[in-house]
Order: sequence, then C-alpha cells, then structure tokens
Amino acid sequence: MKPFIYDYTLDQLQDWMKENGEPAFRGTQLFEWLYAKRVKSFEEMSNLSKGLRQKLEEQFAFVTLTEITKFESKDGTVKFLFGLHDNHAIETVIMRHNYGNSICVTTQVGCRIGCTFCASTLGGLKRNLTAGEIVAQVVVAQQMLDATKERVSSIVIMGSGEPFENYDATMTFLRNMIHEKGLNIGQRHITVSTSGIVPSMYKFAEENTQINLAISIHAPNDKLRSKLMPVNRRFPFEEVMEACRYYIAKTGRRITFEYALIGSVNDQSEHAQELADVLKGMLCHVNLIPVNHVPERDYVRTPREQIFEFHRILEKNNINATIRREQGHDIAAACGQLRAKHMESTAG
Ligand SMILES: C[S@@+](CC[C@H](N)C(=O)[O-])C[C@H]1O[C@@H](n2cnc3c(N)ncnc32)[C@H](O)[C@@H]1O
Ligand code: SF4
Repeated sequence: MKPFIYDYTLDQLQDWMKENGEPAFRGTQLFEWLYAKRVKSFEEMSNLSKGLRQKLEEQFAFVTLTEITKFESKDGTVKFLFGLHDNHAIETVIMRHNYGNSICVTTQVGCRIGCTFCASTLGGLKRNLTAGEIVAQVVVAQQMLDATKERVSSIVIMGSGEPFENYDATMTFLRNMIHEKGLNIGQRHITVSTSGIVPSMYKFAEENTQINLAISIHAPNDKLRSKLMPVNRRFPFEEVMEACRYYIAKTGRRITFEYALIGSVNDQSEHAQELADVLKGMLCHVNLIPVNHVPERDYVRTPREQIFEFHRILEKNNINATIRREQGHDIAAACGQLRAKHMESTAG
C-alpha cells in the first residue's frame, strides 16, 4: 500500500522534492495545497508540473477516510464515524463553543490501556493510526467547516486511544497542525491527554512546545487508581505525579488533571480532600467530568449536589477546578460508543 501524503512533515516533503530533482520550495507548495487550500487530489495542485503531480500520484495515497455516518447534535456537535482503508472505524467529534470550534481526534483504533469506565478499550487495541490518519480527521472536519466559512480553532487529543503509546505519529500530527504554512492552529489551543505513560511524559517535556498536557488521573491515590485504570500498575500514581512535577518545572506550563466523577466510587468528599492535598502547590487545573454512561459498565453518575461539593472542596483548598460542560450527549458523544455500536451491528 502507498503511504499517505499526510504522514509527512514539511521538512520531509522538502527532502522528497530534493531527492526527486525538484527545488525544496516545491515541498512548501505541496504542503500549502494540503493544509492551507485543502485540495482533495494531486491533480488540483496547479502550480506543480504535470510530471510532478503524476509522480506524487504514483507514490502516495491521498484520501484516507470515508464517512460511514455523521450525527449532528442539537448543540451543534457533529460526530463522525469514519472508515479506514482496512475497514476499521474511528470517531472524530467537532464541538461548537462560543469561542470557536474544537475538534476531538482519535489516535488509535481501540485502546489497550483498559480503563474500566471507557468504551474505547472494550475490544482492545486493533492498531495505531498513522500521523496522516490523525491529520486527515482535522482536514476533513475543516473541509466541512469551509462551507460555512468557519475554522477549527482548537484541538483536543481525547478521542479513542492513548496518544503517548503512538508517540511519533502524534508528534508528527502536532507539528503539522501548528505549522504556520498549514492550518496554523495556536499551540496553546491544542491539548494532548494521556493516561499517564510516564516515559512519554518525560519525552514530551523536552519537545519545547506550548501545547497543553492533560493527565487522566481519576483517583487521589494509588490503590483506587489501580482499580479504575490498570495502567497504574505499570506507572504508579507517585511516578505519574513525579513526571508531572518534572514537566511543570521544565516547561513552566500548567498541567490539567482530568477526573471523571463516578457515583460512590471516587466522588466522596474524602476523595476531594485527598486530591487537594496531593495537588497542593502544583501549577495545575482540575477538570471534573461527570462520567458518561457506558452500557457495558455499571457505573453511575455522581449526583449534581455532590459534584458541586467536590468542586467546592478543591476550590476551598486553592486548587483551580472546573466542571466540564457536556456536549453531544444526545448522540452518545462519549468516546468510543459510536464505534462500539457500529462493531456490534457489523459483527457476524
Ligand atoms: C478517551 S481518553 C483519550 C486520551 C487518553 N487515552 C487518556 O486517557 O487521557 C480522553 C478522556 O476521556 C475520559 N473518559 C473515558 N471514558 C469516559 C467516560 N465514560 N466518562 C467520562 N470520561 C471518560 C478519559 O479518562 C480521558 O480523560
Ligand atoms: S481512557 Fe484513554 S487510556 Fe483509558 S482506555 Fe480510554 S482511551 Fe484508553
């Protein structure tokens, strides 16, 4: 199979041009066609010679995603189920906010991490996405928004999969998203979320970017976290915290902790106090997320009053926290659910 043209960075495209007897700036032109003009074929790249377009066509594949379904929620959220060339399916979501459009991208087909509350991991990991398959999710979303002259203004890597277990593809994707000759998305408007893959957290601290880092913490201690997230046995709570402290010291940047509130499991006032004690003095923010119901799990949501109480305890302890506003609930926006349903309906 031919590699995807979106798998490459600008530098790599320039190198390819030079190796093929073309000046490096042709690589820049190609990059602009892909990201700034968002054409759908090599044929449309009118400032490249016919011979060069043919060569590109022979060596690279262009389209990587086919739309299986698209759901639109009342609040403007759009959820795509895309088919890949090998018949796997992935989800991508566009969320409309008053400050702009945010896109939630997927980095793997499924996930092997096994968090007990997450639909993405139900069938295990099928495979990593290539950088180009992650890029294409944003390009297709932007092509849809082009019709109404809107743009993707922020990106969250919070779809299915663990981005820090597909590190190189995720970094290539990020570099292409922030490039000024491409979609030029502000680094501070991009967030990568991890379940706490410690070696990749250290690596990310050295990348010298302004991209936000979010850690899915979901518990205030080692014991409870191991129950909810088996990955905690590989990278224990204290090691994750140590990596967070290193990241903050190295980058001077604030970390976001994501905490899904699960009724009577991790949502009691003692949990809030314990979390506050652990995070005291850290440059951080806590994002409280009422857990999305996953039919295969019997977790229930925390009652509203307890969510507010949890929030109050954090704030009283000077821990900056917000309760996440939910979007797309009416189309099962919870990550991985649309794909899980699709797999069920196509099985056998
Ligand atoms: C699907 S994960 C993808 C990124 C990465 N694998 C991670 O865990 O951070 C994105 C976020 O969704 C959260 N999440 C997963 N299932 C959820 C559920 N049923 N309800 C609420 N949040 C959930 C995760 O904990 C994580 O914070
Ligand atoms: S929450 Fe993230 S790491 Fe955990 S299973 Fe889901 S996608 Fe994987």
